[in-house]
Amino acid sequence: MSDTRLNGNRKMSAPEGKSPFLIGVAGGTASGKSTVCKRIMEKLGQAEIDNKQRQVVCIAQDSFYRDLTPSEIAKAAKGQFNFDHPDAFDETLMKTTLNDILAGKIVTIPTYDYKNHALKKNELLTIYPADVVLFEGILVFYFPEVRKLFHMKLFVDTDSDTRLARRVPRDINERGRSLDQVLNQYMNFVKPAFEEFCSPTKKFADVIIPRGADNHVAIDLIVHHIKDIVQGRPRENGRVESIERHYYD
Ligand SMILES: Nc1ncnc2c1ncn2[C@@H]1O[C@H](COP(=O)(O)OP(=O)(O)O)[C@@H](O)[C@H]1O
Ligand SMILES: Nc1ccn([C@@H]2O[C@H](COP(=O)(O)O)[C@@H](O)[C@H]2O)c(=O)n1
Repeated sequence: MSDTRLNGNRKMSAPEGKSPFLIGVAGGTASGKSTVCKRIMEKLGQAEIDNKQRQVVCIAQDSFYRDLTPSEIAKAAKGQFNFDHPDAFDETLMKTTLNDILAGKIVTIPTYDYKNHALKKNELLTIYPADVVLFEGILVFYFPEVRKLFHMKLFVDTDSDTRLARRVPRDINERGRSLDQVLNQYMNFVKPAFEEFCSPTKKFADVIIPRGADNHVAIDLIVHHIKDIVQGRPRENGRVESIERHYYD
């Protein structure tokens, strides 16, 4: 018997070639993008599911920071490199990877090491074909060629005082920074780049989520919409693809 819920016990991963519903999640630093994605995954019953079996997966734009030159590494160590500027990212790799994901290919992406300002190229995350892929980051709507790939665009809109108040303890406790480093980086790079590059991309969003993960009503509405869309998506061959096809009791 099939299971019409998104949280059924999946016994097969999605077939290769299957194109996922791609959702972009943008917003300023520490606005709650990852937390919103986590809530969406939990509400879709995906939090406890093994990576290979997941129907909904989340990728961070931080995995697409470009390699730094030796002089940039020295700057980064002194808090003088601008990680909030679009040039800090590898746009081509981002585009190729998302296109591969949309083509239903299995892709591998590195995770990011904030303490060393570098990708962990020996710690690769394998992304298997899924029904829904969330791509979150400060500048996911900045690059037009990336932006046009999304089926749905969400912007997490949390006020800047709250974001700074969250970023300070997070960067000190999880990203190996001192208070001075966090505040200097914020004033010199993070805040100006947010105003110049991130905030203007809010206009591209289909849904703006004020207060981030605290906004249960918005998250519930988005989750319902995702379920509706994924369960009734027409496929290339004209069939209606139902998520339940991939599930067994
Ligand atoms: N609604 C919330 N209430 C309290 N703390 C939150 C909330 N949302 C996120 N946080 C905390 O703020 C920090 C940044 O959240 P995160 O989701 O990682 O933001 P982003 O992905 O936008 O950088 C984390 O330490 C997280 O636990
Ligand atoms: N080596 C790095 C790389 C990035 N950052 C900061 O991370 C922020 C983006 O991540 P969020 O989870 O906050 O969205 C961005 O504002 C960069 O300043 C960093 O500090 N060091």
